[in-house]
Amino acid sequence: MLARSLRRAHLLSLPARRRACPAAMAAVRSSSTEPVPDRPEKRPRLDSAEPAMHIAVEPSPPLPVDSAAVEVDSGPADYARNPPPNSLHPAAEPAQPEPQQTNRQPSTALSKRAKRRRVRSSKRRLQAEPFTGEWIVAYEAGKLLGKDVVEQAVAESRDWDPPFEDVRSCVLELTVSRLSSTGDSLSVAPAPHRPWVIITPHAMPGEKIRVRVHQHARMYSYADLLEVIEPNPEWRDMSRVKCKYFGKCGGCQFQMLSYEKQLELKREVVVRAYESFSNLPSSAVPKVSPTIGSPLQYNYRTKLTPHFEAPKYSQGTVPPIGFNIVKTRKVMDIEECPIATEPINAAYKPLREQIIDNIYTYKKGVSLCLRDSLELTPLPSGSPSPARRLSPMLVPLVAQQRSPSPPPFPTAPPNEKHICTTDHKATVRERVGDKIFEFGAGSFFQNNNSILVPLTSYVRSAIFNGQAPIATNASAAPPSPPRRVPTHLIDAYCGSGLFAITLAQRFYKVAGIEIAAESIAAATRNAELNHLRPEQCTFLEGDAADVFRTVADFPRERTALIIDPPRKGTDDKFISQMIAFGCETVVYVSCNVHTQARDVGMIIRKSEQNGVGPDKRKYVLESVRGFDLFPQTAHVESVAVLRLA
Ligand SMILES: C[S@@+](CC[C@H](N)C(=O)[O-])C[C@H]1O[C@@H](n2cnc3c(N)ncnc32)[C@H](O)[C@@H]1O
Repeated sequence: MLARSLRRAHLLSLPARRRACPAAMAAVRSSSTEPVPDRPEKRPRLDSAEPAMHIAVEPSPPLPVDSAAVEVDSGPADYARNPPPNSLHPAAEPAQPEPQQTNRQPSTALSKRAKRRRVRSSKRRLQAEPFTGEWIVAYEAGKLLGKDVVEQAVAESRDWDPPFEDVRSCVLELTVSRLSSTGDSLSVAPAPHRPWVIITPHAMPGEKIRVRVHQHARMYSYADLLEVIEPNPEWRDMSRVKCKYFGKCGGCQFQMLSYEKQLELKREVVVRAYESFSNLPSSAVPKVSPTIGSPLQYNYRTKLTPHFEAPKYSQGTVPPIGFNIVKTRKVMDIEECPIATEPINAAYKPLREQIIDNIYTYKKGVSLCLRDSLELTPLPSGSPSPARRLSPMLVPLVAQQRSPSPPPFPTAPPNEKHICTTDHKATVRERVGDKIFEFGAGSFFQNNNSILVPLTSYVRSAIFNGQAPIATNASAAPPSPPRRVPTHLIDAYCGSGLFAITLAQRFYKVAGIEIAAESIAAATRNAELNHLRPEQCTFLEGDAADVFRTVADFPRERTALIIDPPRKGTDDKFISQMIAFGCETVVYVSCNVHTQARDVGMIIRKSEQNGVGPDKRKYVLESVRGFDLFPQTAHVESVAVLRLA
């Protein structure tokens, strides 16, 4: 009765009610391309009607693979779908019906319903999206078991059959073997179970844990952590945890660890990614440098996207507003997030209250968008001018190249005030060193402002590699700059121009390319805001590979290229064009080190096969290291530097 009257009230007054909460109404599902810790990858839920033997609803996972089997000529995006024959790679399995399982009834004995379920189940298994977190964890589970164990299970058609009697909620005691690159723990099911991996969030290597296994895939199952029976005292210290939702929220994995340990683990992720997915000999991969830490380890996140499902009028209850429960797509109610900035937390509370008051005006689920911004006061005229700042800035740059410690960067004026916007269409402003960026609150911008000066400075130092940049306030490029000093920069996948604009002062010409029109408009405006001459800095909307057609006048031996693609990495078209163009230096920045390792391997092999430029040179991987853009989570940003040898 109550529900019916609420519904009627909603239907009658919907437009007025919508106007009542404009900020929330403006919220949309985020389309960010970076890792979003609070929104785990899509995973089908168990269908409770599903019979036990069809519980394997996960996409076809990768199994341990010979590195040779990963070699691809058809392009990074293609090889997972068209792998070489006989590979144990997940995608090596053609679209075939359910594998024959010795312990199952012959298909003729199956009812129509069961057959339909079986077909549906096998289709679900084939949905593997290579290089997602799910795919990586599956690969690492296979590696933990070992190739022989996996091959035997495949031969016996038992690779999809969990070895537990109660497949829906088996309780086990386990000892954790290691951490996966997604931050989840990997353990092997104890005897008398067949070798099988159990993936449990929030547990640490060496710990004895009690878990409830609940969801199954190929050679591994997911489990909830019920209890840490024997903690790892060297790693775990629960007094470090700052969030009351830690352990249940899917956002953070590492709050119980020291920050040094988090950085160490992220370095290991980079090491493993290059070992497993670059398909390069170890001699071609330099020692991975220590991960650069974030100046802020809490209150750093400048964008938050809490969400909620459509309210169920029949129940008359307010749905939870927050983030997904770990390893599920179920939302839990969350009132604050200690990794988000203070202005975001301050704005989130009243926004939640406003939504709760108006909850029955929402017909669909909503993802909110809270974005930290500098207050949009008019910028002081003439600030910040690269031409005026060029000379003094050259000094710290050269000094920084000699010293590993960060240089003294210009600090923000003391009166700069941070606010939070809840309208995804609003313009927000951020400062990176002496540069100002404005962009749409809903569009992509790196989410940890505190590390952007170290990150962009590192990229700049890597490009110049100890050489002093030319003076770019001249109206023409010097006819012959000393040695091969880079004078031109290409910023591929440039977003709102972060790298292009922070580095532009050091280059005679800069060209950025980006597929999102809104970001290109922001980049063009940002160049203007930072007083870059239009002929010095241009931004083009389009596919990254097209940039090479527009920079025919760039001298190749003096051109540096930055690549910062979305999580899926770059593609064959881009790699072919970049090899044909032949920039002297390439800096590859990525929020998915696994696709980065794959692409870097491919760049190096292609350059060896085809040769770069008239001298048939080839790219070598000079350095690789992580940057911690995402403290308290298992994500890592990776920066790889390639140079022509
Ligand atoms: C990880 S973001 C990097 C943005 C920018 N470098 C930064 O740090 O702010 C990746 C960007 O690539 C863009 N993008 C995705 N696919 C693209 C394509 N095929 N060509 C060009 N840009 C693309 C996305 O819109 C996104 O802005």
